[in-house]
Amino acid sequence: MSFSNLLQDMAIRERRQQGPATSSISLASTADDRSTISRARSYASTAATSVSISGDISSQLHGGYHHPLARSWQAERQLTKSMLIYPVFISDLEDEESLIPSLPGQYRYGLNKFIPFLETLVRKGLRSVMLFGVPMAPGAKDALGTAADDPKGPVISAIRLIRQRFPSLFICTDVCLCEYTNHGHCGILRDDGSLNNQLSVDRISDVAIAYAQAGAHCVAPSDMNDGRIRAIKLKLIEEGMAHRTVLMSYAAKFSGCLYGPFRDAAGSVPSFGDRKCYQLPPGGRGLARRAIVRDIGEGADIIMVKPASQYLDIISDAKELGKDLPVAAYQVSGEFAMIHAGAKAGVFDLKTMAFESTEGILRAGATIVITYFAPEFLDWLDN
Ligand SMILES: NCC(=O)CCC(=O)O
Ligand SMILES: [Zn+2]
Ligand SMILES: [Zn+2]
Repeated sequence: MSFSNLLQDMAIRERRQQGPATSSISLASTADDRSTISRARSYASTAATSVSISGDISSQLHGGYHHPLARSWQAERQLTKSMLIYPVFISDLEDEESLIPSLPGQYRYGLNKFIPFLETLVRKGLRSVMLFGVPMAPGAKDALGTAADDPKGPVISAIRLIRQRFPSLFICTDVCLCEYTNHGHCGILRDDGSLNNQLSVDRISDVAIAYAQAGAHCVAPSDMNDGRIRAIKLKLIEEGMAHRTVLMSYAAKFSGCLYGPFRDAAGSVPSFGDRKCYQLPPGGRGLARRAIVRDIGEGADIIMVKPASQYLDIISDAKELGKDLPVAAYQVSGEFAMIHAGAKAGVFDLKTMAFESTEGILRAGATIVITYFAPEFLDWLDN
């Protein structure tokens, strides 16, 4: 019997108040054993006491988080301004400034209005935006989503202007066709209304290249067509832009009812059917894991999970599967609207809930948060 086993054994007996562990002595046959036992016996009363104290020691947790600073130390990671990406809606009408009713406090901006708005945020420490183009001019949409990479269209014009005016701002571009197609789906359709994957991937990778060429730092395809990450990566390499362009994959984008306000904002409600055959089914954890592994293999630089709070297990899966990649989480329009609605109904305080939801997202494994709360967080993080 080893010294530590013996000690443990004796301590247990002592605690049971069965007196000294005499029976162990009978196990000792050599002189060595006997000396071990005598050392053990003299230590036994101390050991027994320390076992009973250690029960009390481990029950004391409050001391570790009594002070606000000590509380902050309990988090593996804390929200900082550089983790935030702010999604913004850019209209093709230059002077547009219209409140999006279902997305509290968010506007569709034409470039003339957007730049002054952005200036305030950059001054407060905003580091990154995600651009969504909103073609509002009549006749702007067609079956191929031609407006998506129109050199005079909202996204490409915004990229050029932002690069000029705010050179330190990191520009992400959502790459999809749904805002630009007259049918509102995320690609090019076959006659039967299903997505033609190959044509869609060709078209979407062209759009990504056009955004990167205009100066976007990051292209983020959200269309969910199979093989688009590989196609975009190959074209970026071919065009000599792979070394300076982050490829962020909406790897695990789930279909569901949380995108409603976004579709109001971007005018991208499908004119028929839904997106259930290309976005992931909400229960499909295994499918999400396969999509994450696939997109890492196809050359994604960042994995995104979307929506965020309803899919924390997927964020944690993404962190596990893509140990060496940053994980981004998109707190989508429906999550944002829900938090606002809850606060308005007096269920909770808006700021407290905004932080709590974000803390959950970070705890699950994300280090990048795409959120409509970004402007508020810039203020809140200063206080
Ligand atoms: N590609 C972006 C979306 O599909 C929706 C995001 C949102 O609901 O905020
Ligand atoms: Zn889309
Ligand atoms: Zn989308």
